[in-house]
Amino acid sequence: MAHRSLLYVALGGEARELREQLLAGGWELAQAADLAAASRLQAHRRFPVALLAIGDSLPVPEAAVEACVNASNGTEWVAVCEPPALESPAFRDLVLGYFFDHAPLPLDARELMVMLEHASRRALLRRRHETQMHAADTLGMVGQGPAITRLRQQIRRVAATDAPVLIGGESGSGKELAARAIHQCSLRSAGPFVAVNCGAISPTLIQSELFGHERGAFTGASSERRGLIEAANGGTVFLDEIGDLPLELQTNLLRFLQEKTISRVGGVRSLRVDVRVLAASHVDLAEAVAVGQFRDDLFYRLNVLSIELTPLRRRMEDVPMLAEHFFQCCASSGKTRVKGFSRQALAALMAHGWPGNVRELYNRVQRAVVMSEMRLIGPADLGLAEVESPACLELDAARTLAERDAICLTLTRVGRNVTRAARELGVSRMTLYRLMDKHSIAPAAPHAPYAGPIPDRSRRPLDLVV
Ligand SMILES: Nc1ncnc2c1ncn2[C@@H]1O[C@H](COP(=O)(O)OP(=O)(O)OP(=O)(O)O)[C@@H](O)[C@H]1O
Repeated sequence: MAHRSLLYVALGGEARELREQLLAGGWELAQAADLAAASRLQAHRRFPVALLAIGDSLPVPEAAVEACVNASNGTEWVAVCEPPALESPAFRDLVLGYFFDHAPLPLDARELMVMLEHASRRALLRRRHETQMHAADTLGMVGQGPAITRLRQQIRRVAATDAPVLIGGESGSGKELAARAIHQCSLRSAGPFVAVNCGAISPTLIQSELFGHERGAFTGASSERRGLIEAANGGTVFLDEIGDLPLELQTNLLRFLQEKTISRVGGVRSLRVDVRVLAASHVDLAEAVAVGQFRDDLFYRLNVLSIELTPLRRRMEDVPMLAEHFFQCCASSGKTRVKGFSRQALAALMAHGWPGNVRELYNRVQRAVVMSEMRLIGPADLGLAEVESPACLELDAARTLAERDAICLTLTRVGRNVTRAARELGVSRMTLYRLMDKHSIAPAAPHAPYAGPIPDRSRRPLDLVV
């Protein structure tokens, strides 16, 4: 039987029979003896479902129940209680306002299982919804600074058209992520997204990889094969490192862009394909045109719309948020005792020049999560030198760091109780939630759900995502 986790809080006497029913029903219990213990458990873990069992031997501590339920994050609460508990108007009010469902004790096992199953399904739906809404807002791109905000606007604008887009930017700065976001926001999102690293395919193979081949077209072509452009029919093809495309193939690509048809290698038929082309290059294509390495007519055709990714060193305000995001991704995908970054680590991240851009940041954080022997990641775990003081930070970055630090420290001090943290920080709960979202701080770190980074294709020439 599948194990699902459940926070189980029994007040007013241990309901042994209930516990046995839950275990027999395949629930993995995190049991709290009282509401304070339940809050502590919630600070470290996000439970989809929580069950509050109330015996008849005590008055219901309504305020404490409300605080505990309030401190949970996306948890569906279910109450089971002796009938007298529901005589209290205050408790009834709580159940109506905060609980997914309730039932009087004693309860037969089947009814309990059905109730928890429904709660679990709703929690799952809520989580999926939250993740999707977050991804839709941010286009799956982490960052809050002016550069990434402008990038999101540009992506939405170009996604509304069907013209080719040339995406520029240094290696690892997020060109493929931007291409995926354009596809996802476009009317083609239900179609395939096919990413091709032109620089990683040998010149002898690239023509048949892109355009396909007919049977017998060359030695070893024992059957006909669709190319990657055909595979993207109805969707988008992303041609990464297009500057590496041999001149002869540039001609074929230009023909495809002009006529919307392709011919397989060894074939005579023209095949009509409906594919949007996005292209990226980390070399300056205008320069490549000037030295005769890239066809000017293809360049102008591809460069109808263009987007330029800002290198990470020029948008340092996003570094803490990206680092936290990657930390959450790495920490939730394996067992780790590491809880976050030390102040020195954050200062070292802010002092680094990031020649490998966001990819380098991801790699350093991934390594640190594995290597760190402390609860907080230090500069050495990231492979970075310790910096004397963060005084060299630009003002914006320093403000971002200070704001984030204050929130993290307060949340830790108050056992991640958002209501108390908001009070101590002198802001409303809504503002605190907004700031936590801005800094990617999970209410119950470190298990918040985040979509992981896109797979690194640097060593794989082809990537077909349908
Ligand atoms: N804003 C961002 N938010 C989250 N992850 C990001 C962001 N930008 C880049 N990444 C991650 O950084 C890594 C590198 O990004 P990507 O592959 O898109 O870069 P690229 O510019 O296409 O690199 P290359 O030029 O080497 O092909 C990926 O794992 C990607 O998911």
